[in-house]
Amino acid sequence: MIMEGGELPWLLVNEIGGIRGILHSHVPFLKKHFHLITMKEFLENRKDVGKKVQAIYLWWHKPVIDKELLQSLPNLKVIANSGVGMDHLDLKLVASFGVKMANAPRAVSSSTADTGMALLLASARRLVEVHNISISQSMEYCEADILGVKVTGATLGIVGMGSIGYKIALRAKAFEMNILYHNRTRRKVQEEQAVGATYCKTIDSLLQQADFVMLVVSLTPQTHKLIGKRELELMKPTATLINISRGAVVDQEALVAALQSGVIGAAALDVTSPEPLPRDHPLLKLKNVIITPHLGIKTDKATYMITEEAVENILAALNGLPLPSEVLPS
Ligand SMILES: O=C(O)C(=O)CO
Repeated sequence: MIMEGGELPWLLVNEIGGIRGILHSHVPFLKKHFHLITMKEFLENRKDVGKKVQAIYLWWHKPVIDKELLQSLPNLKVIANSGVGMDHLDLKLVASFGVKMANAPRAVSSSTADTGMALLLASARRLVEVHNISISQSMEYCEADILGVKVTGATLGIVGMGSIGYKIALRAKAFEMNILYHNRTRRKVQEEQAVGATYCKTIDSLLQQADFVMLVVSLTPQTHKLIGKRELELMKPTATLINISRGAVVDQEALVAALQSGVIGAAALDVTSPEPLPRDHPLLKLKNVIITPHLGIKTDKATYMITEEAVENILAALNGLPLPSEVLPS
């Protein structure tokens, strides 16, 4: 889209390259469609630049969108997010400025489902611990040090059966797992049958039966601390909790206590609160815990697809067309 005077629309991004900056490899593609402006450049000349910005590309929650920023961007039309979760945005505030919002569900689901399965397998087969044994000088271990949990035939409970949850079920089916799920709305029977998943009306019955519980819900006021002391106590003492959703879906203090006292067997966490955890956090000291730094979708292809999806949404908004993945405040 070319604006009046032959200028490309201005797109605000956090930074390029470094931590929380959009990847260098995406820049040529973005530059085909937009004039890119970084937060640093914007802050240096807020008054002149602010009027020109029509879109923001939020890369891993940055820049932070607050009232002050929105007030300095009078021509802002759209904010595109580089993921599916929108819990870092005040949707009502953004909408009150007449700004549209979009996320990137198509790009996200497969790679995030892969992350969930990678954590499940790594935790079950104690990959981090055995890697450390393998690289230690002595290579001495007893069988108990490397004995894992059998995944084939085990019961997986998926909490949140949106597109990521469903892709996890597809993968788990290939591992011959017994699949349970809990979701606000039940999936169609054909969809359940296609992956061999059984609906649990209550989360409690899922927690009681599962060997692996995978959290895939969005963070909302309803899912905040969805898993607390009571829920952990419902789980089997041998069960593993896998969280690829958001740290705040779990009561982290209750989780530490449950892992320390053997209320549950293990945890594999791609998300924590905060991220990263402070160096002295008890979760970092437990042998039965694996932590990854919000890997989520982070694969070469998926991150690029996210940028493509963001561009599609931004161009639609700037052309007054429906956004392919618009997110509305609830
Ligand atoms: O898409 C998201 O919001 C993610 O956090 C993926 O990890």
